[in-house]
Amino acid sequence: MGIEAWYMDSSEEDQRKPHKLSPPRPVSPEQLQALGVFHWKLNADIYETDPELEQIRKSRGYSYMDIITIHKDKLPNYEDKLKMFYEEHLHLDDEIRYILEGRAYFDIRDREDRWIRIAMTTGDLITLPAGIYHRFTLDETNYAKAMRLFVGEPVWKSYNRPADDFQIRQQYVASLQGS
Ligand SMILES: CSCCC(=O)/C(O)=C/O
Ligand SMILES: [Fe+2]
Repeated sequence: MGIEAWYMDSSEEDQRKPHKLSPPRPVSPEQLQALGVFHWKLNADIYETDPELEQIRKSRGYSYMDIITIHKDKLPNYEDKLKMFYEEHLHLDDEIRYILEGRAYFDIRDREDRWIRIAMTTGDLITLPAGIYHRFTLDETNYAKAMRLFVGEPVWKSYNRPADDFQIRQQYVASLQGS
């Protein structure tokens, strides 16, 4: 099953709203893949023993994992963190997230610098490539529990835009040529 994604409108309204264009402009899984974004749909009810998750982790070297609960009563410095997650940024490594409960949005930039919104619901595992500009927000339900995966020791540092001089950014942009 694919993941739902669409081009965003430019309204300044609440970030938690869907922000679909009218008429909507959906983005296909193939278009996401061309930007380096990959998705799996898993059974989050069995995440602790899921052989499919194990297989993905093994084959891709996702040795590290932890779980983050994004809710005002559970996450220390909730408001500050949400603000930080919604600042446009990049990382030096892939961002790999698996939604175990609840819902959220990842927004990514396409080649022409337009925002694409990716709707993450329970069971969605996504990888965003190192160097892609992106941001994250809860939706109007204000709750998500997510597994964070990483190759080796995690590095959480994010670099807010502009970060165009980073080698990883240049590598990412170069990887889009011809794809
Ligand atoms: C779903 S985990 C919180 C978001 C995050 O870590 C990040 O880097 C968003 O881009
Ligand atoms: Fe990020």
